[in-house]
Amino acid sequence: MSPRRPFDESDVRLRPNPRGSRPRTKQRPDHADAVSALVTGVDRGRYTLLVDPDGPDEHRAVAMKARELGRDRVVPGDRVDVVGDASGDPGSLARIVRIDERSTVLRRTADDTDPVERIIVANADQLVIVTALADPEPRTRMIDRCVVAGYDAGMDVLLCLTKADLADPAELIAMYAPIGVSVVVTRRGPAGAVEGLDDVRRAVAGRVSVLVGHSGVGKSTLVNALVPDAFRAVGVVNDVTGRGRHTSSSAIALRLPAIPAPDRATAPLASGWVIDTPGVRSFGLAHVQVEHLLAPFADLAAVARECPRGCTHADDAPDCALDDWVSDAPEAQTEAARAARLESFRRLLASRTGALASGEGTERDSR
Ligand SMILES: Nc1nc2c(ncn2[C@@H]2O[C@H](COP(=O)(O)OP(=O)(O)OP(=O)(O)O)[C@@H](O)[C@H]2O)c(=O)[nH]1
Ligand SMILES: [Zn+2]
Repeated sequence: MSPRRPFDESDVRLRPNPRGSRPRTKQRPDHADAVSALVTGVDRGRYTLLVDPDGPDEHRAVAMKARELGRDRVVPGDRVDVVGDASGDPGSLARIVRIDERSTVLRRTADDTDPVERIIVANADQLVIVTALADPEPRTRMIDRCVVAGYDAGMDVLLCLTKADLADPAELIAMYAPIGVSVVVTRRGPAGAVEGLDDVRRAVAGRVSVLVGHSGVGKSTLVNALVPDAFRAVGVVNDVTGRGRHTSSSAIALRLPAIPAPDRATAPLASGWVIDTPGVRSFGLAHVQVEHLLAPFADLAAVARECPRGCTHADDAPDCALDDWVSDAPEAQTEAARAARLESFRRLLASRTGALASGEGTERDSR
């Protein structure tokens, strides 16, 4: 039932675009001398790149967008082709001439200042929703909306519950585990260190994970623990505190350290990436298609094939086959389980609507 599957090297690049449209690679002048790179950050029209990622010539460089890309956005996680001076030497500036086709895109919500749902991260395969169990209180409506955004984008969803030293995670685990969301829990231990990190490390190993979470939930604490020295490595350190923290409001991709193989004799396991999204608190759901939401619920998706054409599968949908599936259950116990499952799905379905009225749809985004 869970959309999770094992990761392999080709996964991120070769997975078909779940949105089934918008191939991003357009016919462009042939740049035979182009090199490939991964976009790790964007700041005021300057793109930080990892050229030849995982290859023999891997190094950092800075680039601008070539004029020929026009208004196409380039975002962290994008695989791009660059020409010009991609040496990364001080003062060098390469040019991004092509954006590879994206396996997934995550969009932030539209808001009053910008009515467009802009892409903020590309090619991530897992959305990590960081939520504190207390201080601040968890908001399940917000979590639901993030789950919807992740599923719609074709990503697996991991819920990371922090501050379990302050409140019991049982209720939230019970709420999200049945809808295919993996859950990990962290807490502050008696000595002050964060506990539970090994579970988080395993859950993000070898994958490209986008981290989202409201201010104060402990996301920075988590990122700093997962990627020691991450912010120093990308050159963003708070001058005053010296702590790793970046103030830019756009997303930034950080490479995870490789984790040793369980037997410690073979090569370390694939490291993976986490993409932090400071200031992004809500996602554009206006474009979400019901089929994308239904897909992670394989049992429901099979039943829904019997629905009338154009069925919304919502509470008030006439003749929705999902309602029959519940009432036709052979036993009371099965009926209760099916009802709970349908209710979870409909809860997600409903969370798409009323987004802007809820007041949750504000966040900042730098171009
Ligand atoms: N009790 C408890 N406190 C924690 C835990 N994790 C983080 N904190 C504290 O929660 C506060 C917020 O943590 P941050 O990591 O700064 O949170 P953030 O989500 O990055 O929020 P911003 O820094 O505002 O973006 C800090 O005071 C942390 O020390 C935890 O597991 N338990
Ligand atoms: Zn239906």
